[in-house]
Amino acid sequence: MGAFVGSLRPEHPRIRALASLVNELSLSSSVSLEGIDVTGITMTTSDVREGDIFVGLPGATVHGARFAQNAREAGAVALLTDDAGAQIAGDCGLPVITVPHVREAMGEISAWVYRSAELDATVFGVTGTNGKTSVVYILSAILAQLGVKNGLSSTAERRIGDVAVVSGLTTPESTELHALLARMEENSVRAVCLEVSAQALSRRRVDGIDFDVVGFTHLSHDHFDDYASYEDYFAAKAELFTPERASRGVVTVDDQWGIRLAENSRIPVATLATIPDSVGWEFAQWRMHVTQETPRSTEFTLTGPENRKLSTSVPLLGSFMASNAALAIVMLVESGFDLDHIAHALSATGSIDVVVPGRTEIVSGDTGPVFYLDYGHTPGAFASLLSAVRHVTDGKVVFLFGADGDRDTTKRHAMGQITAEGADVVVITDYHPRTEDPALIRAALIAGARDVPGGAEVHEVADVRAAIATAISLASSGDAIIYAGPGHETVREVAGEQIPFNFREEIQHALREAGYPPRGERSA
Ligand SMILES: CC(=O)N[C@H]1[C@@H](OP(=O)(O)OP(=O)(O)OC[C@H]2O[C@@H](n3ccc(=O)[nH]c3=O)[C@H](O)[C@@H]2O)O[C@H](CO)[C@@H](O)[C@@H]1O[C@H](C)C(=O)N[C@@H](C)C(=O)N[C@H](CCC(=O)O)C(=O)O
Ligand SMILES: Nc1ncnc2c1ncn2[C@@H]1O[C@H](COP(=O)(O)OP(=O)(O)OP(=O)(O)O)[C@@H](O)[C@H]1O
Repeated sequence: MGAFVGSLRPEHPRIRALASLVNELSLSSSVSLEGIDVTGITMTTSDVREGDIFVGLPGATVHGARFAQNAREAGAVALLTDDAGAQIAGDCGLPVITVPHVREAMGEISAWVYRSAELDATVFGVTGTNGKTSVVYILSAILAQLGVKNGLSSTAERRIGDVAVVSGLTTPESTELHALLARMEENSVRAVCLEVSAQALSRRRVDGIDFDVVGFTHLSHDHFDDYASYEDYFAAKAELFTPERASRGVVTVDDQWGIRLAENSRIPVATLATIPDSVGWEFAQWRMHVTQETPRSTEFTLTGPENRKLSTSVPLLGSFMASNAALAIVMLVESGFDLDHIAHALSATGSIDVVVPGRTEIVSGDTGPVFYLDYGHTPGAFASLLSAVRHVTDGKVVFLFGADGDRDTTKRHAMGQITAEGADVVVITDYHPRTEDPALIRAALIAGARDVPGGAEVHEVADVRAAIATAISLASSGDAIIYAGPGHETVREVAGEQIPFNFREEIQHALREAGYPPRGERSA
């Protein structure tokens, strides 16, 4: 079944008495709540269903309580808000439950509404600058190979079996997340794999969830629009590794941040090193060696305590994907799966059967340059991607990219610089300018690229379609093209508009036009 945009809620929501919520959580309400039944909770008017609590949240642009009346008309039975929200909502016709801080209360209340404490599945959470989506998909794939029914929530989609919805945020707001967990419980899911962003921790989106095992990939430059420093960004992620949120953790200790996290964690953690001779190599309990890299797969051996070993491969390019796979395997071991049992499950195909949409995905077919579509949008992701592609490419490497508007502007110079250092040809184009002037975004990237003496040849092509065609025209058989940024995306955000733009299909079209049938198609 194809994915649609929206949220996944329980199909048969269980009724709860609103008066019990107020009693059990010691909340205060404007009127008696006797006789009012609740079946859901949401913070967005477009998502309101009959029987919902509507959460009026003070947002960055507007106070949600302003929409209380619309929510009532759509079927909401109560308003949860703060004092300011109660004033704004005025005579909205809904009983009002007030709390001092809406975000601080919303997770626990959502968990109560959807009875999340009764969830009988193992809950995995993954954080880190890059690799979260990939680890979540790999976890989900291995669990399926182990015969364990599971569900996932990632930047790309929320999925339970064949049912999927396209994600808005990487980590949903708590109202949506607890509804998703309830739907998973309804579907007898035995394991849940959740991507947890730093913003989700800072904004209390995962409150009310007891993670069984959490994993950390690494930390590098991103989101400096949200966090004042690396310290703040690290602190936000480290919060996942506390007893209030999780029982056990697995930390990749390839960088100093991982080592710090492992050393200071207040929950038991297993450590994993995936880069030989890196800072954590000697210190780690688990080590991963890459044994072979090809454009389509990476083979590796994972060695754990008592010299226990597992060798397998992941059908994705790059040693960092093997690191992600190793993290997923150690997380499974920490949750109670035996390493030999995992090895046996993977031995049927000799590989982890995973497809991660738009992460080092090869779109090209058997002729012409190899065209990789990727979601990398940080200097760190660009560096690992370039190194991985260089490793398996005899010819030249063409790197096509743009940068987000209205997001961390401080990383643009480094993005340009790293591509000019690592690629032979760089094509800079537009991406999601949002409210920014796209020419200025390109200029910042170009400035970074031009700062590299003797660096790559740089082309500026504003129009995305033209830029894809230019990148293809600059490469031939034996060469590689990396398009970093869009990954699985199917829209562009330009000046407040969401413009449909299926990047994968655009690339396929351009390859066809150049006489290179894309993957899955044959030459005429
Ligand atoms: C900074 C931030 O977290 N913003 C989130 C926040 O938006 P906001 O505070 O601006 O909300 P607002 O527009 O003022 O509206 C306030 C309230 O009124 C409600 N409302 C508003 C209008 C209306 O007609 N009806 C209605 O109900 C809104 O649903 C909201 O509850 O609440 C919105 C609803 O949940 C989120 O979509 C929005 O995320 C924005 C899109 C965002 O970009 N967030 C980023 C920073 C983020 O969280 N990113 C991370 C990391 C990604 C990564 O891994 O790289 C993520 O987890 O996605
Ligand atoms: N372990 C890793 N180390 C460095 N780079 C990585 C790693 N894993 C993935 N990447 C790069 O980062 C990109 C994004 O990967 P992925 O979507 O798995 O990360 P993410 O943390 O989920 O990011 P987002 O939350 O923005 O989706 C990949 O396309 C790849 O270029």
